Amino acid sequence: MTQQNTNKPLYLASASPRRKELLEQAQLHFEVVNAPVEEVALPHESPESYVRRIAIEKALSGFNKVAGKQIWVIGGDTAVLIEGKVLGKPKNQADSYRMLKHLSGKTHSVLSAIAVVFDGEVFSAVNSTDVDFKLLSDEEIKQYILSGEPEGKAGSYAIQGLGANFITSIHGSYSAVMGLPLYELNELLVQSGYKN
Ligand SMILES: Cc1cn([C@H]2C[C@H](O)[C@@H](COP(=O)(O)OP(=O)(O)OP(=O)(O)O)O2)c(=O)[nH]c1=O
Repeated sequence: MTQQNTNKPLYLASASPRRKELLEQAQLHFEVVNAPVEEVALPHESPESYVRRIAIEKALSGFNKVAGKQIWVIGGDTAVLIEGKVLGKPKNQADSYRMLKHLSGKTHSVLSAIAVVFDGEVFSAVNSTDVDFKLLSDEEIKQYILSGEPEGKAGSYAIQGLGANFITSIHGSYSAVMGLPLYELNELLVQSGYKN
């Protein structure tokens, strides 16, 4: 059986309440470190490479901020991919409207990257999960935006909230869509020596 090493120093480099909640679900003992990074894609960077790089940068930024020895730091990044276009967090309500209109009645992928840094060494993984959306009326989109939920969420929706009303099915990982792929995280914690 896999043993959890609760005495080892573990940090989550994230301001996302969803990532904190998911780590708590995994019964990990950790501290949060706030170490934001600039989230801008490089020219010709694939969506997968982009989310992986940002997750790694977040973990490294947290690692440098804590500046400790023998510590594990987790970073994550989540983006929505539809018809070759990457949707991040909305800038405003008009942006949310555009995103939800684009997702309506279609299948998109959620790319969720996870990185673990242990003493400067980087371990990373990317989960891709397909999400099917029902056709949304303008009224539904407007009401949803008024709920405030789209704010701060990649693609302007939350699977863990009212956004679940729009999802007919998912093919992959629920935790990854919500912001942190727990299966992959567990694997990386074993690979990096946090867990046996
Ligand atoms: C698709 C989807 C995304 N999200 C959220 C998870 C992430 O918080 C956010 C994507 O933005 P991210 O840039 O990945 O993360 P963040 O800025 O919120 O937090 P940090 O960089 O400090 O770790 O979207 C949901 O909560 N539910 C969903 O269904």
